[in-house]
Formats: sequence, structure tokens, C-alpha cells
Amino acid sequence: MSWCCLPRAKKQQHNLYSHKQQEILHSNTSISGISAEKNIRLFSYAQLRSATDNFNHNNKVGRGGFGTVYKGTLPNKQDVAVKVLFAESRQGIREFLIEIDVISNVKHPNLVELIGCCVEADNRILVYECLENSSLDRALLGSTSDPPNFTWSVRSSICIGVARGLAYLHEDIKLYSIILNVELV
Ligand SMILES: Nc1ncnc2c1ncn2[C@@H]1O[C@H](COP(=O)(O)OP(=O)(O)OP(=O)(O)O)[C@@H](O)[C@H]1O
Repeated sequence: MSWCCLPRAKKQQHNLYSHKQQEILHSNTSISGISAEKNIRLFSYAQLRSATDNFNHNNKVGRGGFGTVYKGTLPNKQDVAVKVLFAESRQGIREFLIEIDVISNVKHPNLVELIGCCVEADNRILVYECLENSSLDRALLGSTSDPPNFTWSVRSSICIGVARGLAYLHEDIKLYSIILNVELV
């Protein structure tokens, strides 16, 4: 019995290993392809660790549903937002690459731009342009120490910016799809 099973188990292990190797080889090729084609920069984990001072808690700027966001500074002094995906939301390399491919196509003045990514070992990290002011909820609800001056003109330009970003993402938004209620909202 054990004689029969052992070679089989070994063979399966070997197959799994070479499959994974193939996936990594394939994904490295895909990452380079995507990064070259879409102008997405590939960062090493060490580069992002250094940019964020070892993902220092003091550099944490937020937390989303899928990861923690740190402010980082690249050697050329460019500020970036470094989003480290939670272990439980880390996808396989292939799924991550598909997502990078999709996000990298999103280029609009009212949408945050993806600059690069890091796929090293189990790490999945997205690097975005860094925006200077805090999120709208924090600014509106006043949890920042220095809230921006929200004049009506600023508020209206924020609304227009949000609408433009949404319209870009949802190309099928048409005036006839927006139905007003009795209070015109
Ligand atoms: N590019 C950025 N520049 C500055 N701060 C950012 C940037 N991206 C995110 N942040 C900060 O991190 C917080 C969380 O952002 P994140 O994108 O993770 O939120 P999210 O929309 O919940 O994302 P998801 O649910 O997709 O993980 C934001 O509210 C903001 O304070």
C-alpha cells in the first residue's frame, strides 16, 4: 500500500510545484507586459517598505474594505498612497493582474491614478498618486484638525468632480436615466 501511494504523492507534489512555478513565470511575464504597455511601475517590496518607513503607523492615512493605505515618499520625492491589501483579500497573482489591467485603463482627471504595484511573495500592493486633502467624509464631518474651507463654490465643484468621475466610470449614465423626485433631487 505505502509503496503504491508514495510515488503517486511525490508525483502530485512535483506537478503542483511545477504548476506554481509556471504560474509565477507566466505572471512575471504578464506583469512586465502590463507594466510596459500601461506604463505601470513595478515596485519591489523593499522599495515600498523604504518609502513608507517600514509601513510606519504614523504614515497610515486610511483603511478601506480591502487594505490599509500608507503615505509614502519615493526617492524622487514624489508622494504616493501605498495600499497594502489584507491577507484575506489577496487574490492569486492572475486575478490581481487582471485587476491591475482594469484599473490601469481608468484614467480621468477626477479619478485617482494608479502609478504602480508590487507583487512579491504573498504581498499585493497598489501604489496610487497621493492626494493632499483627506477624504470627503472626514473633511465634511470635521475629524481633521485643519478642515478645508467649504464654500458653496467649493462644494459645487466637488459635486461636479464626483459626477464627472462617476459618469466616466458608468458611460451609460444619460440624462434620461436620471429621474427627479418631487423635490427635484
Ligand atoms: N490616493 C490617496 N491619497 C490620499 N489618501 C488616500 C488615497 N487613497 C486612499 N486614501 C485614504 O485611505 C482611505 C481608504 O482608502 P481606500 O481606497 O482603501 O478606501 P475604500 O474606497 O474603502 O477602498 P476599498 O473598499 O476598495 O478597499 C481613504 O478614505 C483616504 O483617507
